[in-house]
Amino acid sequence: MLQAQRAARRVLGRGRLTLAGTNIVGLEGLVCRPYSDTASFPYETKETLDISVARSRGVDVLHDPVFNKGTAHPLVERERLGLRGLLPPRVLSMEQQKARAMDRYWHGQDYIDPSQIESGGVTHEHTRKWLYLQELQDRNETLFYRLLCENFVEMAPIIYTPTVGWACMNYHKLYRRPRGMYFSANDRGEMASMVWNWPHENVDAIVVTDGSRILGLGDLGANGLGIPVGKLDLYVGAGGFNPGRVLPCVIDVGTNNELLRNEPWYMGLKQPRLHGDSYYEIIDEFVHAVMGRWPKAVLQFEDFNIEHAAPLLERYRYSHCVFNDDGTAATAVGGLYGAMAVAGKPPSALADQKFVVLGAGSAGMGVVSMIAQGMVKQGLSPEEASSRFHVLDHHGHITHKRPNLEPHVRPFARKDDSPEGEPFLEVVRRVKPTALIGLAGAGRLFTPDVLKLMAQYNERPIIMPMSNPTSKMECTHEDAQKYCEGRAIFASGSPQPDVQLNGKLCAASQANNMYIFPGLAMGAYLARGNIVTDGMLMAAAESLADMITPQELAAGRVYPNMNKIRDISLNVALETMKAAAEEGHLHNPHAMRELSRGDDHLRRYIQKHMYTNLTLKPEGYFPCLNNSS
Ligand SMILES: NC(=O)C1=CN([C@@H]2O[C@H](COP(=O)(O)OP(=O)(O)OC[C@H]3O[C@@H](n4cnc5c(N)ncnc54)[C@H](O)[C@@H]3O)[C@@H](O)[C@H]2O)C=CC1
Ligand SMILES: CC(=O)C(=O)O
Ligand SMILES: [Mg+2]
Repeated sequence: MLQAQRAARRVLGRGRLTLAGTNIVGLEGLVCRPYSDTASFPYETKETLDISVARSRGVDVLHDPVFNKGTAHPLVERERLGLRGLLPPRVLSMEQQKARAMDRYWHGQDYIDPSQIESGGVTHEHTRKWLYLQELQDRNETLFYRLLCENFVEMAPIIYTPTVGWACMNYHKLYRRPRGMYFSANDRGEMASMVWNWPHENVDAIVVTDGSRILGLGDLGANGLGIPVGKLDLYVGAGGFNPGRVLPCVIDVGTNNELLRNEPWYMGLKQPRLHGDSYYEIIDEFVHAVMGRWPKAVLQFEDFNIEHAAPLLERYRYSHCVFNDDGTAATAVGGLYGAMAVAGKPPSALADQKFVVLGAGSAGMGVVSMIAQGMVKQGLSPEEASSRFHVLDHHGHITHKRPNLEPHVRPFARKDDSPEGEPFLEVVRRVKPTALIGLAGAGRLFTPDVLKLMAQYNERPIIMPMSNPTSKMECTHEDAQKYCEGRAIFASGSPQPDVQLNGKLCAASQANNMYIFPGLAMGAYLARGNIVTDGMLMAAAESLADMITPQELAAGRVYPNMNKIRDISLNVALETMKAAAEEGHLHNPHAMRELSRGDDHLRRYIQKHMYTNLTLKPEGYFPCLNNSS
């Protein structure tokens, strides 16, 4: 130990060293070589104990190639250097790192299963671009976000669905450098201090997943972090959040994905998922920790399995500024108003529609209940509105005869004599819906037979396969138009190309919550009301259709062109804040004053707070916001 002290003294110089006895574990800044505090390094002799003292802490250590050991930093060192939460939970040995590096050395990207790439609607071109953008983001965020803002339509499918789905499936193999924060079941009791390891003082938006339902790809455990990372890139590019003030997080409570648990380089906890009280204790601790440090931040729960998605929203929605995937409903409703306009009908025609919805999960039931709210706004009673829906899950048609119905599904379980568990095709044949919505995440369930029936019953059938990524969508645009004779009004969760059919151009739209979430989050954040209400979501939804141009409508597009995403998000934020004001949740005095002068003033106020990376100023970029804090 004396050797260690002497070596440390040499590096730090006199007067800077604070050693407590011989406890080098407690010495802040000390990075031990070899890789573990106890392991033996082949070249080490008794005479040359190889230790170094890092003058930096936290991310600075991870970004310094001399001191960085990546996933091999042992737990004591993570603690000492303020790295806890900044690295994936599983500590890899140098042997494991070596094997991983050699594999990469010999094979490059070739180890990634090509069938996985093609089946997901993701090509090698997509993955190459994802890798490049990731590398760029790691070294120059200003340039990365400038490119993203200026090429949003081109790059959104790379940083987000569908390519991000492939990236999450392979996150443990693609891993180069950490981004965001990892909280795990092993961090119980530590989270409130861990959050202080995040290097940025201000955080305005947090997106968190527990990795349990990543897109339609199921349980991807700690690999799920790729989704909050991608989502927050949209928050910045589309919604104008400052990249230095967003925080992607994963809460690793284990994974039930055995394939992943058996992967040698999987970086999450190799244990089955926690459930019940132990699960909620961890989420509670996380929420209190992040909200304790950043009380004004918006917190979005992303891609939680149905078992926890609805209960978690219910748990926090009245005390914190939170929303989750069921906010996708606003996108669906906005698109349906667009569909009414494309069909030459007024918004009130929403109340005349009949829906068959595949998927009774968090997103599906959110969508159903918000469309029903929209119908009530158009004059139907709640009972009439709920009678317009036929909802199916993997057991088939859901009726009141179904035992153990979840509370959020119950209002939409059929109360008539519809057969319980009836298959999808039979339901469509019997009900003759005007619109199909797919949120099952189970692949091509809108079969040619189903699509042909829709064409038979409707002049303009509304076909919305909203599941992600492309491999899990209920049908492709090409099939929808082919089997609906080019008459489908089409919008899908992941991007689809326009289709030429018999010389006619059939337009595809993308029904994805990226149209709503960045603007909604910005509006909710600036409102400072500490809440996201159904009214705010509905206002956001209604603002979408207003932005579609007559040309876009004539082409059959149910959403405004994504190349206007900043303007769209600005409008969504504006309407969100106005709705907050109406409900008494606009607490930001500056925004209140601007709104009292008129919509244009509030619009300018929001615009002023949106990040444009013309100057590099990560902290304090929003001077007005700091004044209003
Ligand atoms: N376009 C968008 O913006 C969004 C799309 N989604 C997509 O929606 C899908 C579902 O998400 P969640 O509702 O959160 O998942 P979830 O796991 O909560 O629900 C899935 C539902 O689909 C049902 N289901 C599964 N297989 C089925 C089958 N063969 N037939 C009928 N129903 C079946 C399940 O029973 C369950 O009710 C995912 O693919 C996700 O990517 C989710 C949020 C936003
Ligand atoms: C888009 C999205 O949030 C999802 O597929 O889960
Ligand atoms: Mg999602």
